[in-house]
Amino acid sequence: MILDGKAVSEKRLEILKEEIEESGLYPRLATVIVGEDPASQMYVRMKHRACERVGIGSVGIELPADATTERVLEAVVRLNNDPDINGILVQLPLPDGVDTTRVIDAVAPEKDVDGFHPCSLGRLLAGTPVFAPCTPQGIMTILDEYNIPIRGRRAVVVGRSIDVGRPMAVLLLNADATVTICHSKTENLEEEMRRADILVSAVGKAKFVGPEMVKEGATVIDVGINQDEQGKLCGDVDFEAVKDRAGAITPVPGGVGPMTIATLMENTFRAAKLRTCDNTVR
Ligand SMILES: Nc1nc(=O)c2c([nH]1)NC[C@@H]1CN(c3ccc(C(=O)N[C@@H](CCC(=O)O)C(=O)O)cc3)C=[N+]21
Repeated sequence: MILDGKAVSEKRLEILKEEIEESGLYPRLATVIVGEDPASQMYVRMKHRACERVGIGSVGIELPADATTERVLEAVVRLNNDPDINGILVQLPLPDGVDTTRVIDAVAPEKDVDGFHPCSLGRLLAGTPVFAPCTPQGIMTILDEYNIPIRGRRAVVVGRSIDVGRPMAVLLLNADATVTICHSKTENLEEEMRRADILVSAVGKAKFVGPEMVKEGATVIDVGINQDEQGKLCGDVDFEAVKDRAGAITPVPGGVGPMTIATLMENTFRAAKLRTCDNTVR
């Protein structure tokens, strides 16, 4: 079975659009992009387009590639203090000269719709999340939409980044999976991966996951954004070789990516609601 992230994201965006309409709120997202990386520009454009579709206002702040950390911080602080802005997204990666940790830490936790602030990650770890990072939260949504059982299942996450691997593992743990996190120093990686009922690959290597790493019938989630030999977008998973062995699998494109954006919209609406009902975030 192919897990159609595009279709699920469309459905969730339609529902969200109605919820926003009924709420009478006008949520607003600010994006901050530093430099002119074409891939980052494309992602940010896609986010603005999604905002427009569901009735979220959006503003884009663009800073030059040589902006200092102080200059980026200044932009973030201005957005923190702007009562018209509910959500702040600083597009990553930032240029080498900018201190990413300081910038992420500067985002007001109640506007942290990306879920990368230590406050958001800490809440997630505590089991009381407010904003979970969009990619792993979107994966939980797609698993839920297709009724893939998680409780008691063995989940293996390959990759331990702040934006995907770590929060993914915690979300699966919070849903009562038995979770293993693998990474570049893991011994017997293939053996670990073969034990997974739910296998999440967030590695960043084309054709990294072959059929020998996948248990028959497993659910395979492909978070990779890579290019194949012809420069075409492809995930971490050798899709053609794995798809018949897997019980369910996400394609790239059309899998995890669209779910990331739909979740960002949901988080931004939540930020707008939190503001009106004075919920605790900190
Ligand atoms: N602060 C921050 N937050 C992010 O959420 C964030 C980020 N920085 N930096 C980069 C990554 C990447 N990311 C994607 C979002 C959508 C697709 C997506 O929708 N992709 C389409 C294909 C688009 C294409 O044609 O290339 C798909 O998979 O079907 C992919 C990747 C968000 N990221």
